[in-house]
Amino acid sequence: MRVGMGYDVHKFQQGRPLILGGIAIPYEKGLMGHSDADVLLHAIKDALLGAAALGDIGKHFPDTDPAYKGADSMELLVHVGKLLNREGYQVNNIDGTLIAEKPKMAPYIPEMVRSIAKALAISEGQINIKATTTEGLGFEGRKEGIASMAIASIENIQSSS
Ligand SMILES: Nc1ccn([C@@H]2O[C@H](COP(=O)(O)O)[C@@H](O)[C@H]2O)c(=O)n1
Ligand SMILES: C[C@@]1(CO)OP(=O)(O)OP(=O)(O)OC[C@H]1O
Repeated sequence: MRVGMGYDVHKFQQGRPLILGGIAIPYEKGLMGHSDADVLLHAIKDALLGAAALGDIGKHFPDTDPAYKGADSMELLVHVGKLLNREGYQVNNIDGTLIAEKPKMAPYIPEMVRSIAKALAISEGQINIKATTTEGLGFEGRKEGIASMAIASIENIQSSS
């Protein structure tokens, strides 16, 4: 069994949709980024790549590459899942946290879990997503941006690592 962790932050920007966990969430602003800025999926992909010692999303999908401008982070997650499968890994479980003062994420979490499970071809029971505020403290508390953390556990089914 191997584990990896991921952490990402994106700043709020007016005039963009807020996409988290592959879901469009109604809010007054979205997040700034080269891609769709789905901070939760970015942390999850970094956790998966980290667990497999395959680097990080910046290595696989450089933010200097026009190919990833406006990229759908869910498509990039599908790519990461296939990469791990090709290396002989299967996902055991993923636990992700959104750190945001607003908006309230709880109503959207079941749909995020469903879409992440589908992208990785695993069951919903292997994924947990949660959210927390920082009680008004720090950049998240000032509603300047959203942070996300994730941890992933994977198994190499071709060896006993
Ligand atoms: N953006 C958020 C933040 C929190 N939640 C939910 O509210 C609960 C309480 O949050 P605290 O930061 O006060 O501990 C938390 O456990 C989440 O269920 C949310 O939905 N969206
Ligand atoms: C997702 C990628 C894709 O170019 O771009 P961004 O949306 O800017 O996100 P970030 O977490 O800053 O960098 C990772 C990049 O791989």
